[in-house]
Amino acid sequence: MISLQNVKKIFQAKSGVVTAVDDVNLTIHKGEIYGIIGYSGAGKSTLIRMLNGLEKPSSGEVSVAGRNISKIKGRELRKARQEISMIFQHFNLLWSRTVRENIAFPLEIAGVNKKERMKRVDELIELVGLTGRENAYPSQLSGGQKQRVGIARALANNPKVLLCDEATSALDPQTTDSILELLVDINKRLGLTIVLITHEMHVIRKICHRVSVMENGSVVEEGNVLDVFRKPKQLITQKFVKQVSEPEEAKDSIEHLLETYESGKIVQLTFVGDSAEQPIITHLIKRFDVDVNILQGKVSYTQDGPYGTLFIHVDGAEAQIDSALQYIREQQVELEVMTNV
Ligand SMILES: Nc1ncnc2c1ncn2[C@@H]1O[C@H](COP(=O)(O)OP(=O)(O)OP(=O)(O)O)[C@@H](O)[C@H]1O
Repeated sequence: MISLQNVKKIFQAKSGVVTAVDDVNLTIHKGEIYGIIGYSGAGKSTLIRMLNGLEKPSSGEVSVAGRNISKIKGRELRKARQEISMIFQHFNLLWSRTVRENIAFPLEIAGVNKKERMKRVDELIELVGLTGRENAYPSQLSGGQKQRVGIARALANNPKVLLCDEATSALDPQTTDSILELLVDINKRLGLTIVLITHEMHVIRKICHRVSVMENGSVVEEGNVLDVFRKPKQLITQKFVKQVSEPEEAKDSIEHLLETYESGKIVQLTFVGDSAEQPIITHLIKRFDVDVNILQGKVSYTQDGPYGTLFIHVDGAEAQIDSALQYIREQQVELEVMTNV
């Protein structure tokens, strides 16, 4: 559905030449929710803007839904943009128009007649859960409702691709989750391909099938979300994964626990997919002569299954502890011994 080949974007800034996107190669499949994560300045916005022709690559090719976006112009580009719509962090709504009028706007531009327009707007209002708010103005809506209008407007002309530019960054965590759920729902119902950029791993974890990590204009890591969570290779990816996998207070309390326990071992277990749902701790206690103390844990859910970390303290005779840890490793659970105490 989307392919980027050797895509580079160079800006001539006052301070000199900036390579915002540096030789990026990507393939995004039809019906996929694809995430691009990176810190501010990594090149995400520039990359996503090249997907709908708002920026032209300095070199390389961008192809979306069978069209070479980097080459087309004028009417052809405008037509392509109807198939590649976008939602934004600050919603970009028309403040003097009601919900209904905002959603109708792209249909007016596309020349859809009034009767069909009204019918389509009604469908969209229902799809995004705004029934009852049709005649409100954006200033009368909550952040989440404003983004729902943004989504309805973006879907008006039945696009093939929806681009999301930090679409939940201005929302509180609960509203973020409800918008992410709406995006998953739309992806499933309409088979829409969704590409999103974000600096929050929570967003990737919650809805994406695959992810690219960007740093200094380059894609430094790519893969299925669950695989990236299981074995993040780059330091930057490890930092992003920690945002969602480790309990926030983990570091402090592990230091405290290391002082508390005078024997045994503290280990961090990382469960991915099916292994997150097995009663490994129960098996451990039954099979080995060890005491197991659960210290902290957190399970998160991705589109491809659960992912979790658990800190435990295992105590007993050394040989028993070693056998128990060996058993855990054999269950396809990643294991890291925090220290020997
Ligand atoms: N029009 C422009 N002219 C000059 N430099 C630019 C332009 N647009 C982006 N850049 C530079 O390109 C680099 C990548 O910017 P970009 O906005 O794509 O990153 P980002 O990952 O989206 O970060 P943010 O989330 O802060 O927007 C930055 O160094 C930025 O200053």
